[in-house]
Amino acid sequence: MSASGLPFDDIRDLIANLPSADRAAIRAKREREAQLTKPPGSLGRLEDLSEWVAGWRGSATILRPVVTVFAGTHGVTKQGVSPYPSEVTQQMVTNFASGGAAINQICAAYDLGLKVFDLALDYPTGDISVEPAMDEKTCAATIAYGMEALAGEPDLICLGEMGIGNTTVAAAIYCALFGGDPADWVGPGTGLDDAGLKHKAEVVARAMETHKGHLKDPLEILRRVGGREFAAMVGAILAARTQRVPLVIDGFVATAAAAILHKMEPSALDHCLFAHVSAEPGHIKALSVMDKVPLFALGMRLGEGTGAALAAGIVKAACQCHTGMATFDQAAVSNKAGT
Ligand SMILES: O=C(O)c1ccc[n+]([C@@H]2O[C@H](COP(=O)([O-])O)[C@@H](O)[C@H]2O)c1
Ligand SMILES: Cc1cc2nc[nH]c2cc1C
Repeated sequence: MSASGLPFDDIRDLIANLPSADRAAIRAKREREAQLTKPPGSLGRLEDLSEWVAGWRGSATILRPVVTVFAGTHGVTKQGVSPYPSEVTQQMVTNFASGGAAINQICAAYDLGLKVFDLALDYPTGDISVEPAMDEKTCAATIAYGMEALAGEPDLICLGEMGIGNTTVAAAIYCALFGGDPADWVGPGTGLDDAGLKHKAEVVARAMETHKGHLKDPLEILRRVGGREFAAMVGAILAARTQRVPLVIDGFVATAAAAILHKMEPSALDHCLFAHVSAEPGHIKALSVMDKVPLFALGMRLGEGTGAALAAGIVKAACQCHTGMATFDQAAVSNKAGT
């Protein structure tokens, strides 16, 4: 803890002292890229991806990619904001452990490790429409716990989550951070109908009213209208940065955790890639407010880190191209027309 004894101060200190990408590694990567057997720039955004990995890792090599899924339960589910009961969160964590979820199959397809962190699932956070989700100590401790995502020294992290009710919480975070009407930020989540959507917007509006006057500081927003998986994802993003590990953000929900850091210091997300734009309507809006361009849009809205894991497959292929391709000299391929 810092000298003042306030746990959030440690997080602020960390954000004030983040490392930058390695310029020399990026220069070396560009020099090799120019010699590979293809027209310059012809691998499009794949070339940006391998450069992004090289900038944080020193070379465009990925040996230990891991998907981390943070699961939390939410008091706001009492308000009837999800078509599914809160118990589904624990049930899906059990499903992850036995290999039956979508994320297990994507990890298998791309040879990605999977780690699931359940965050006190028997103790839902406070109902954000009437009270803070967490006290400061719990919030700071959960941020610290999220830093465990770095255990095992992964060299690429995909950030995902599971938590019935958490699209309401994500909408509240966006509304508090970026303003606008609650209706701009809520969406069907796991499948609400129009009446459910209207009610969800009212619940988010109530949360804004309950916490008004306390929504200037992003960490206070996280504590009041966030949830445990959001706090843990903030910790994972920060720990990845301090250890220079590139990190891929999943959908609408994971992006809300990233948005907390973006509001504090936009460059805090320089090591992050936004995998996809989710079908949840507020996601495209959040990405454009932060000026982030996602890799793809496949109409996915599952969470679990599935979009991020798919993106990791693309990142792996981009790095393999960079490290495995022959140069013009090696392959005796003419580098320019007529030579
Ligand atoms: O992140 C997304 O893009 C996303 C969009 C819709 C639903 N989800 C997932 O659905 C769950 C939350 O939905 P809900 O309707 O219970 O708020 C949670 O487990 C999320 O992972 C996730
Ligand atoms: C079954 C189910 C699986 C999920 N995975 C992520 N969010 C989910 C929500 C539900 C309801």
